[in-house]
Amino acid sequence: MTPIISPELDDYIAAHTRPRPALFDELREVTYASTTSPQMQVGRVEGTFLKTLCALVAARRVLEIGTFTGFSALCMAEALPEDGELLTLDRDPDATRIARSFFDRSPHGKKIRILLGDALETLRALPAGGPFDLVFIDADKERYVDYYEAVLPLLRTGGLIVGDNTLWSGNVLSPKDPSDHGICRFNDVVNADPRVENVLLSIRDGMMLARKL
Ligand SMILES: C[S@@+](CC[C@H](N)C(=O)[O-])C[C@H]1O[C@@H](n2cnc3c(N)ncnc32)[C@H](O)[C@@H]1O
Repeated sequence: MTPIISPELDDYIAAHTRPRPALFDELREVTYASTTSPQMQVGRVEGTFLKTLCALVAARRVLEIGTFTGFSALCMAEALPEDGELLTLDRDPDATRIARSFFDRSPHGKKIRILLGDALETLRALPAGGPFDLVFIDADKERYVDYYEAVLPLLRTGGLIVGDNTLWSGNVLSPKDPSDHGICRFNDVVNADPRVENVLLSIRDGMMLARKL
């Protein structure tokens, strides 16, 4: 991932963001030691921002598409009440095994349920429950619009959809491959959608926030 801002400013931002508990350093180390694309992990600044967003919308139910090794899920779970619930979807049994092992060591892990399988299929068969307060989309970029359309009806009014990697290392300016086009399509669809109010933020690799009206 090409940094959007200078490494020096990135360090400054990290130094002025509340540190994560030590368990997250370990999760980072394990992810870098045992997966082939560890940079997929959101990292501690974005993770802390996601936690803040969950707190701001007083989230009780959160849906995540793209668990990987669980960093973002565990950050968001911290903001949920004791009886809150976070459903997280992924098709990778190895990455989610790591995620589960860290959830089991956190006081917030019991709020998290991993649903293993193709995310669109899982979405179509989601167990009944109340509407979601926040949905974090962070899986295959080609299908962001499909995920968006599938989750918007499941979101409460005033709830947030957060799309990750929405600057896609700057590739949105000259899209070439299917992932580039998937992100561009997502940004265009959200930006033209009268059902939401949106803002595209240059945090890390870009975050699109869409609040349901
Ligand atoms: C960018 S990573 C998620 C990072 C995670 N949010 C974190 O902070 O650690 C994307 C994840 O989406 C999953 N994924 C990609 N396509 C998928 C699909 N069609 N169905 C389910 N999961 C998928 C991958 O297995 C991968 O673990």
